[in-house]
Amino acid sequence: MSEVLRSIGSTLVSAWRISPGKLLAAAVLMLLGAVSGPLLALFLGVAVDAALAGDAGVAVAATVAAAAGILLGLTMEHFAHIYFFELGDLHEQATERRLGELAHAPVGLALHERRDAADRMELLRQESWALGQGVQTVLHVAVLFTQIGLTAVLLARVQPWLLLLPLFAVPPVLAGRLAERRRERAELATAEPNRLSRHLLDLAMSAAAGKEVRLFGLGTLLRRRQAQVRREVDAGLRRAEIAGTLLRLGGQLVFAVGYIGAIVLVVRAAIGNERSVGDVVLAITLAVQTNAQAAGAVALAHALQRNARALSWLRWLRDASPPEEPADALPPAALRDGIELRHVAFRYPGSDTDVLVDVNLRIPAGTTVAIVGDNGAGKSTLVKLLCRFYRPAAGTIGVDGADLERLDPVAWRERIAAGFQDYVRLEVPARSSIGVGDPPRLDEPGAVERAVVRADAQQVVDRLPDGLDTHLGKAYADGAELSGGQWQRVALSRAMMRDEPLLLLLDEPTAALDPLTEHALFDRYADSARAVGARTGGVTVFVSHRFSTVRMADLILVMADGRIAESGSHDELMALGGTYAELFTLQAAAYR
Ligand SMILES: Nc1ncnc2c1ncn2[C@@H]1O[C@H](COP(=O)(O)OP(=O)(O)OP(=O)(O)O)[C@@H](O)[C@H]1O
Repeated sequence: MSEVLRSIGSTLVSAWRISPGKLLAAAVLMLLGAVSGPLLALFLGVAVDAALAGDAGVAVAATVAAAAGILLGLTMEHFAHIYFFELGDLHEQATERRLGELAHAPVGLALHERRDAADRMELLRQESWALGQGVQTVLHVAVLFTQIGLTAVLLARVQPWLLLLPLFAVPPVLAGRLAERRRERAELATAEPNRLSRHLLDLAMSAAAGKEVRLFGLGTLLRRRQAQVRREVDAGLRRAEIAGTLLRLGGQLVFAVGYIGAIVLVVRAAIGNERSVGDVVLAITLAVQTNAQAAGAVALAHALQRNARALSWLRWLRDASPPEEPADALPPAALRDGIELRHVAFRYPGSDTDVLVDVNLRIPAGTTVAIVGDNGAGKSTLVKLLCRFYRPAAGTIGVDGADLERLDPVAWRERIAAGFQDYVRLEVPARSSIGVGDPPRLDEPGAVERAVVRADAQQVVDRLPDGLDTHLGKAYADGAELSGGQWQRVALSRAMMRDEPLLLLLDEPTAALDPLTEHALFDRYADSARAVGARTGGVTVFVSHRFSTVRMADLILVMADGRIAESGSHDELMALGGTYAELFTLQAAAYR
C-alpha cells in the first residue's frame, strides 16, 4: 500500500512540475464531471416525487437539472482529456528521460550486465506509455473518492443500512490487487524468454542478420524457435490472466450480493410507505453507480499498481547503482611514469569464472603495447578495465602512481581515445559520426578532417556523394551505405578525434581491413603516436591477431587464460622461442 501511496505522491509532484496550470485545470474539470453522477440520481428522485405529487414546476426544474448533470458528466471528462493528453505525454517523456539517465548514470557497465536490471529496463520500456497515464489515474482516484463520498451521503439519507454497500465493493478491489500481483510475477518470470523471442524476430527482420539466416537456411528454424518461445511466454501470461479473471469474478459476485440486498431493502421500505418512490429511484440509480464505482475502483487499483510497480522499478534501478564516492583526483596533464597493473583479477558480474588472474604489467609513458592471444584470453577485458568500465575484483591499476579508482572517471575518459572491434555504426552525417569522438571539438574547423587523415580514411570520405556532409546509412532517403571496412574506417576516424590522449586503445578496430592496409595504417599511426607520446607521455595499447602489426610495438603481451603468459619486445620474444615466436613464424610463413 505504501508503494501505491508513494507513487501517487511522486506522480502528482511530477505533473505539478511539468505544468501546475494543466494539472489544476484537469482536476477541476474531472471533479465537475464526477459530481454529476450522484446529482443526477438526486434530481431524478426529486423529479419523480414532484411528478407524483402533481408539482409540475419542481418536476420540470429537477428534470432540467438532471439533464444538466448528464451533460456535465458527458462533457467535462472530454475537456479534461485535452489536458491529460498533454500532461500524460510530457510525463511519459519525463519518465523516458529518467530511464535514460539511470541507464547512463553508472560509471561502469556492470549494471548493464545484470539480468535482473535488463528485465526491468525492458519492462519499463514497454510500460512507459502506461506510466504516461499515471497522472490521469491519480486524478481519477480523487474523482472516485468524491463520487463515493457524495453517494454515501445520499444513500444514508434514504436508508443508513445502505452505507454498508461500499463495503461490498472491497472484495473486488482486493481481488483486483491479488490478480495484478500474479500478473506482475508472470511478467517478470517471462521477461527473459520474451527478450529472446523479440531477438529472434529481430533476426528475421534485420538486413545484417539476413545474410547468415539465408545462407545457413536458418529461416524455418528461427521461426519455429521464435514461435515456441512466444508460446511459452503467452502460456505463462495467460495462466496468470485466467487466475486473475477468476479472482476478479469472485470479487464482483460478492458485490452483486450486496447490490441486490440494497435494492430489496429500499423497495420493501417503499412498499411499507416508509420511503417515497423518488427515494427508490434515487437508491437504484445510486446503487448502479456504486457498482460502476466499484468496477472503476478495481480498474484504478490495477492502474495504480502498474504505475507504482513501474516507479518502483525506476527506484530499483537507481538503487542498484548507487553513486560512487566522488573521485578525489584528476588525470595528469601528461603521463610521466606510465600505467601499472598490480595483481589485477576480474570476473564479470553474475559470473563465477575469473577472466583475468593476477595480471602484472607496466606500460611506460610514451610507449606502444600490443596484446595478442587466443579468442577469449581476456584481451578486450583488460582494455575495458583500462577504460574503467569495471572495477578489478582484486589488485590496482595505477596511472602515474595514482589509483585509477580515485581518478574522476569522466575526466579520465576524456583523455582516452578508443576504437573497438564492436564499434557503433552511427547513422548520422559522416562529419558527426566521426566528430563525436571528441564532442567539444565537433565543430572545430579542420578537427574532423585531420582525424580522417590520421585514420587513413580519406578515400572513404572522397567516395561519399556529399563528402563529410553525407548522411550515413541506407535507411535514409539521401543516405549512403558503407561496406564493413568503410564503417570501420569511420569508427577509426572517430577514435582519432582526440589530439592528445593519455591512452589510445585500439581493440581490433582494423579487423575488417586487409593485413597490408592494417600494417600501413599502424605504421603511419605509430609515427604520430610517438610524437604524441613524446609530448604527453600518452601510451597506445592495441589488440591485434596480425603479427606483422604487433611486431611494431615496444612491448608485446601474450595472453592466455586471463594471464600474461609472455611479455617483451619482438626480438626478446622471438629469442624466448615460446608461443609468440611460434605463432609469428607460422603467420610469416603463410604470407611468404
Ligand atoms: N560481458 C561479459 N559477461 C560475461 N563474460 C564475458 C563478457 N565479456 C567477455 N566475457 C568472457 O570473458 C572472457 C574473455 O573475453 P574477452 O572479450 O576479454 O576475450 P578476448 O581475448 O578479447 O577475445 P577475442 O580475441 O575473441 O576478442 C571470455 O571467456 C568471455 O566469454
